[in-house]
Amino acid sequence: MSKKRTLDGFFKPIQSKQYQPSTQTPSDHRNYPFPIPHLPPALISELGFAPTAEGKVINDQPDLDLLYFQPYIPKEAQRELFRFLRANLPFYRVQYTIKRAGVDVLVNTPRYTSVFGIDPTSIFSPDGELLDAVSRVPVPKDRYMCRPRPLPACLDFLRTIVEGTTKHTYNFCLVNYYAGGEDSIAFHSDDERFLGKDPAIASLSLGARRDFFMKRKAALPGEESVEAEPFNLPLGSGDLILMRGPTQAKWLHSVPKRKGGESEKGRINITFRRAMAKGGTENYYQYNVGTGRVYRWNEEDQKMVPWIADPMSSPSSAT
Ligand SMILES: O=C(O)CCC(=O)C(=O)O
Ligand SMILES: [Fe+2]
Repeated sequence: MSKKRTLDGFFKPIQSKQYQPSTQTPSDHRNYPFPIPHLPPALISELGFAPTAEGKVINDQPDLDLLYFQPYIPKEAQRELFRFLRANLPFYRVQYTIKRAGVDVLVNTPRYTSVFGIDPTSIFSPDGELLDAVSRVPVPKDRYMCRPRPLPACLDFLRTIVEGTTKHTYNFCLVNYYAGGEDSIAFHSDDERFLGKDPAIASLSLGARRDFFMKRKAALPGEESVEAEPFNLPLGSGDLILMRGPTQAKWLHSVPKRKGGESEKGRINITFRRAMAKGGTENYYQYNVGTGRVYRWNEEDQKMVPWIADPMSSPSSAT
């Protein structure tokens, strides 16, 4: 039998030569606006009990394959984890332009977003420098237009437990914060080419319960239309849903706007994904970090406020 080297194996980084977020000191990196602390030890031990229950397979409709943990995060940890992540992660309110009928239209992303991770063509060195995954030399300045950054320890820990449960591996962590019922995500599928065929996407919800609608994509011209019922999974704090198999290719999902009620308490959604190519890095940073200002949760005002760098603290030399 010939020893076939898969593309994945080729890019597989050598564990010991890579950036490992410290669990002792706050995670820091030149592309973080501020250091991000690690989860408190008590919370880490509570999270050790995840998943709280067995996942329920939802595959009773054509090309739908979900694994639903309701909840995944133990009750005692849900609130603290939500508050910790809301308080300690940098968020963005991304604007971008799209062409509609030949005209540039400005789009305001209707929620706070953030992203961490890198595609497998590059790795972070132990001190946070971006290296080519194969040659191990620093990547040319023009490889990325964006400024990639590694997962901080708090998100890397969640990635590890979610990987253990879902049996898939992830190299990106996207974070959404829905501050209230006006914040939303429109119907879409996460089916970009850089994710490869039938990507597995693990989605963890914390905070306010929000409706998560799913509906089958319309048949393409020439394609036979398939009967499928749209449905709603009202995702509560601590719930984990794994979308896998043909789900992204054939179904759309959304979190619609809502009036008042629980939505106003805020909701965090974290998705873990595996991008296979450089285009994934570019796309994720463009749409989840962008070029605008940074926001950080203000406990006193109970809202996200533009973050202003402390002029007394020199630019972080640690990575
Ligand atoms: O907030 C959610 O539950 C869904 C988020 C989502 O679909 C996405 O980030 O692609
Ligand atoms: Fe999505």
